[in-house]
Amino acid sequence: MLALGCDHGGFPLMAEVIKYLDEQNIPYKNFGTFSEESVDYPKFAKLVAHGVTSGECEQGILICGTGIGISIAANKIKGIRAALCGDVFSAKATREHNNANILAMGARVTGPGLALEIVKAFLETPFSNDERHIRRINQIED
Ligand SMILES: O=C(CO)[C@H](O)[C@H](O)COP(=O)(O)O
Repeated sequence: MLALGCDHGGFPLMAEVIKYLDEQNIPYKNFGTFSEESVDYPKFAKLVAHGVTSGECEQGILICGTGIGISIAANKIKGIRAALCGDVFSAKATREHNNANILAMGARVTGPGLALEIVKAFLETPFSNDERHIRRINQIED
């Protein structure tokens, strides 16, 4: 199960992501927001982060205008490794190296075509389980 969250700036791109997830039959829980009415992104970062750290959801996707604020907020929650990605290489690398559990994107930065490629890469790439990467992730946790 995927946890989804966005603010008003991220809402249009989240609609595209949801369309893609539906087409692919990928299950998700949508924590909102549900319109382009102005909201504060930390609330949605927190909801999605807790969705992941509680174990209810394995991974999350967060979208705001830039992807920056919402990823900063999510990374305040212990156990969250939110990666702001604007390219496919980073999406794959952050799964392989950082075992990122939340993908963040900026709807005012990344177009929908590229964003869906990023989502696909993030969801399909497993963690490498390499000892050096585990060691570094443990250092982050500490
Ligand atoms: O990108 C963001 C945070 O990093 C927000 O989506 C952005 O700041 C919202 O801006 P506004 O209230 O002017 O629509």
